[in-house]
Amino acid sequence: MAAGGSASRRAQEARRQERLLREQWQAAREEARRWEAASEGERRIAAQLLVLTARGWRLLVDRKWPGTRAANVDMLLVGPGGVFVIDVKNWRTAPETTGGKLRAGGEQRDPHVTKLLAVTKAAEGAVASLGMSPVAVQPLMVFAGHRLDAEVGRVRLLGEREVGPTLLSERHRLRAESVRAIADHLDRVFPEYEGSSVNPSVTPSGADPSSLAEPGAAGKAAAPRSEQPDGLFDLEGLREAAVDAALRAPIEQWMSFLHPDQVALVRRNWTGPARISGPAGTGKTVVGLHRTARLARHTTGRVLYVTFANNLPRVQATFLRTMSPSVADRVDFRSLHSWAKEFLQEGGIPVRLDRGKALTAFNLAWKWTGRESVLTEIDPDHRYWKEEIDHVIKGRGITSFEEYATVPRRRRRSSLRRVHRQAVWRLYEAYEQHRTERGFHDFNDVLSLALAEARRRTEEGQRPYAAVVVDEVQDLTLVGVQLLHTLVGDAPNGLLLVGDGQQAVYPGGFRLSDAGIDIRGDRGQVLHTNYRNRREILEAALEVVADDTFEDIDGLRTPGRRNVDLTYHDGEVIRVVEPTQAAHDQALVQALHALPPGALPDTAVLCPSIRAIDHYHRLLEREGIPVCPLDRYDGHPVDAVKIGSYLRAKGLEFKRVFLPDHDAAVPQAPESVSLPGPDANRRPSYETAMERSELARSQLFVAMTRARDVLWLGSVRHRPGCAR
Ligand SMILES: Nc1ncnc2c1ncn2[C@@H]1O[C@H](COP(=O)(O)OP(=O)(O)OP(=O)(O)O)[C@@H](O)[C@H]1O
Repeated sequence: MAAGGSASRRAQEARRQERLLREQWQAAREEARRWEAASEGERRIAAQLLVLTARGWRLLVDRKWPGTRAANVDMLLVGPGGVFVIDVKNWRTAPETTGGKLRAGGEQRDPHVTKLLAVTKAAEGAVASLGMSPVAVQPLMVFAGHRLDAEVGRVRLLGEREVGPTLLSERHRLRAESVRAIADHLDRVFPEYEGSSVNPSVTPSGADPSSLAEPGAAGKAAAPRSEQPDGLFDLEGLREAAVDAALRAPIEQWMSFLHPDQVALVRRNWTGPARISGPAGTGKTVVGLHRTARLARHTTGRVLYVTFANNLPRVQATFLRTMSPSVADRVDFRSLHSWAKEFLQEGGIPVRLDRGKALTAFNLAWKWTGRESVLTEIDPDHRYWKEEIDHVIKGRGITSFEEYATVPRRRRRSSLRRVHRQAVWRLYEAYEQHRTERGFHDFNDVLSLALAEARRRTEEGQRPYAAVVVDEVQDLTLVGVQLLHTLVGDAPNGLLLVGDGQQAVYPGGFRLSDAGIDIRGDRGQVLHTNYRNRREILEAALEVVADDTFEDIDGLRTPGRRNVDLTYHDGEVIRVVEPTQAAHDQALVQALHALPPGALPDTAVLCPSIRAIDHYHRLLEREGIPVCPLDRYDGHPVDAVKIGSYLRAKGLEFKRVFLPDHDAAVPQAPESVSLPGPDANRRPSYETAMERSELARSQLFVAMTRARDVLWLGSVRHRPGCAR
């Protein structure tokens, strides 16, 4: 979130920070003066890092590099901004970076980079063995006596003036407990360097036996090349960074700790397409994001991170930027359709996407060929048949009746005889005729066009991405998955599919084998430990889908009540049943008003329909409760209750979730399914009614499992049907 606050608050904070910094800086300079072996430039660097230690950072100095006989690590710095492996350089000549290489005085200095990367790898290993994601570890080279801010590969190069302000303004990734745990662990893994002649707790490396230091600088006695007046050296830069950090609203905390099994998945080399599945809250997305960061860091190409929903990529992009800012610009976070549209436009292929016209075309086709057809025996609701066209016919890229006549209609419960399929086909043809006459596209057309274009470009040898990560893959259509697969083919570490069939919230489906994707051996991984939901909340959610066996994209059927290992207990499920809508809404408002201060950013009100969202949005605004629609949420904290649909909440999580009137959209028995408008007196078949209520239960399950600590379930008693 952007720094905010009034000008006077800013000025006041600036003055406070300045006072504090003066004191911290004086103390740090005193301490750094005692580092006799260091040059003046190195002392100034040390003083800046010591200022950081007064602000929650831990500095480990002159450490032994484990696994080597005598090599050392200059500094390890652990703080809210992450873990930094620091190599301090005291070079006479200014460092330069050209063509991704480090040079100084006309000479190649790449061995220094290689050494720092190697020691960083050791630090990553140590951090990973603790169960934390290695992406939080960053190599940093700091140059005494020089000004600079550059990068060579993943190594950041900073001058002595730049290091303090840069680290101080790093976004916060680690909580205080994490900083402590990591620093303690690194302290053990990288023991004090015995050969050091200096006080290892405060002194930068003065004697590096495996030194790659510039000849002539080894004695550390070189005169400082940029004499600075003692005292308030670069206090200005530090002050600005400190003020900004103090005013910045707390960012959404993102998980840096991973279980060692998850770390293994982040780092694993897969020889072809891979898949990570597992029940809700088991860390699939976290692993997917950490792996994305790692892939971006270790490949030269771009990485595409795709989901079906529009808002999720925005949120995930923010998380990745927080977690691993240096690679963020190498990853494209996109919803599948917006990416496909851009991809076509880049290739000069015109796209005339028009949702409104598509709806009109379908309604006309239904009027001409559907409404009086045999289809109404199965389901009189035209939406069921629109889904059939969208998810089964066009979603699978079917273009001939022969193909449709025999295709397995995955996750559709109604069994269609040939005569029904013929009727569906007539409906499809009428729709397509109208669409092509009017010259517009629907969402499925965009994906089919993009698939054809991707195949064409692949044949020409064009590969725009080194890797593609797909989150919530169960929501995609077959054509969507084929498109993403085409982009990277079966390349090693190319395609990663992340998802959970139990959370499928759209009709229809596909199997990986239909898409020609072969996931074998260790390339199919299942996570089992839920790290999000408190036990009581997960129990309540599983109760809703307990009887709904589901088929995942690998074709396996799984019972609704799955075995999940739980990490948290003591959650709260609050059930509120009121006799009238007004009393129910009043109870919701009271509960929201009763939240403790600061609770709004972690609270969501989720609804099954647009109409319900509008209703509760207005209600909350009337009651003076700040509201942020999920459509606009981008992963930065906002001091408002989030509001949105069950579908928009996919992949997200909140400490408290309120589901007003939660059972109204979930008919208990198929007989109680009622259709809207003129079809109100006509009943769908048992199978399609079952399918509908199953889908509604899946959606409710997704909404319930967004809650970490508190789940509020509101009901109005007079309504027909209720959730389990
Ligand atoms: N090893 C871990 N230790 C502690 N918390 C973890 C761990 N792994 C994941 N988490 C946390 O668990 C929560 C759920 O993770 P995530 O959103 O990645 O799960 P998911 O499987 O993608 O969920 P869903 O399918 O329901 O969207 C997040 O808050 C995440 O930070």
